[in-house]
Amino acid sequence: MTAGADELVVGASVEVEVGPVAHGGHCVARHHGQVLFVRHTLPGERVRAVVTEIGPRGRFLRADAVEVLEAAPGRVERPCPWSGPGLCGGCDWQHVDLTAQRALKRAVILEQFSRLADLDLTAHLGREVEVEAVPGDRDGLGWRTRVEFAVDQDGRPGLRRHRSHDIVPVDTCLIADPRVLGTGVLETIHPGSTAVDVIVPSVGEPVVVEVPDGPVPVVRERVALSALTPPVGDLELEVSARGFWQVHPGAARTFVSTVLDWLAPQPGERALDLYAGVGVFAAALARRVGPQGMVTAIEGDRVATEHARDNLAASGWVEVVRDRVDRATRRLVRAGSTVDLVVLDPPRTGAGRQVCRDLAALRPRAIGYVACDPAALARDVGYLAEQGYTLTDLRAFDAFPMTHHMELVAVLHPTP
Ligand SMILES: C[S@@+](CC[C@H](N)C(=O)[O-])C[C@H]1O[C@@H](n2cnc3c(N)ncnc32)[C@H](O)[C@@H]1O
Repeated sequence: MTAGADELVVGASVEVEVGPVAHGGHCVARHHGQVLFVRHTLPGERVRAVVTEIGPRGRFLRADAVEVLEAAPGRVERPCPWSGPGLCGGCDWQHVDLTAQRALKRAVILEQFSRLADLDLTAHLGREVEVEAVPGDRDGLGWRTRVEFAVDQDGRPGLRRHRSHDIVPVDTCLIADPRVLGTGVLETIHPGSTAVDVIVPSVGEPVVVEVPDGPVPVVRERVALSALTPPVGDLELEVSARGFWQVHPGAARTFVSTVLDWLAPQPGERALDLYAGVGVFAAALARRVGPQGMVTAIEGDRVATEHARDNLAASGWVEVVRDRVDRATRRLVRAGSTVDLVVLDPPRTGAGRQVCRDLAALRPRAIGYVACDPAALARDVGYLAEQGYTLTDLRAFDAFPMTHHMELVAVLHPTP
């Protein structure tokens, strides 16, 4: 179907010049005043795009580039046969070389900070922000230590189409750690399973969990910090096989060591670890502040809290609180508490205005913020700026190569 000049409908095909990258794994194009978010393309390309979805109130359209008329530098052959228009939705940038992928992520970060924190990040930090490879990453493939395969009605394992519940049966996943496929998960699915999770922990053997009925074991993860931060040493933590853990094998130690470097916790200090999961930041902070200090880890999930309690049991100066962060921080402020340091690692939605206000009221000398969404981080940096805290450093990591996702670590200090 070829579209008329004005009304584009789902299935319409148009030729467009592709503009800048936008947050979410697509680029912006315009057609007779309408905004299209086009996947599978690059800024500067000319493509034929097919409309896949009309956004709310028709304010924008989503589209897939199905034919490249003029390619931009950085375009490569997709290494994965399951990636592309209408196929697996797991990766956004398989058609882009790694250096160009990181440049796209950098552009997204700069744009989000400009829009949501009113901050020219380059001018503010006095340097360019680069999106760094996570140490140990080789070619952006084979890094994913946790994969959830869906199972279709015929019992075939696969991955979801973009923005869809449809399942694309696959025979490989190139971003998965090769040990994921080594479990034989794509060949043997038990009848009745709706999904199957494969977890490759850093300690012990890979684990396969059939959803909904398979047992969910506990796995162990080692965070090798000794070479990076000698006073901390390696951490080893238990985590439910389906619980939260950073999926790139180099990620946890990179983020923990970055936070420790910036916060420089001192013996005797009091620290908060918010959205603590199974307590990886709390464990590192506990070793630095020592028994004269105090660490409070706050986590909402029951299972994660139980694991955090086990992981931190040997450090009597750590308290693990199961609660929502907004409620727990409100309580601390009402009690007139103060702390020396805060680490927060919220989910994609970020911390929000009230939590940021309460963090500032606790008067920490530094805040370490670990974020998986540059938009939420930028917004919260804006809220913290209103409360007298300034962004003093930021690093961005390509913890999810081939996808549009990334991880950022930021540090804020009281505004002088
Ligand atoms: C991105 S994970 C970080 C976990 C941990 N810091 C780590 O690095 O392994 C976010 C955690 O926040 C928890 N969480 C989400 N919303 C929460 C809330 N409102 N209050 C408390 N915990 C929350 C989730 O259960 C999850 O464990």
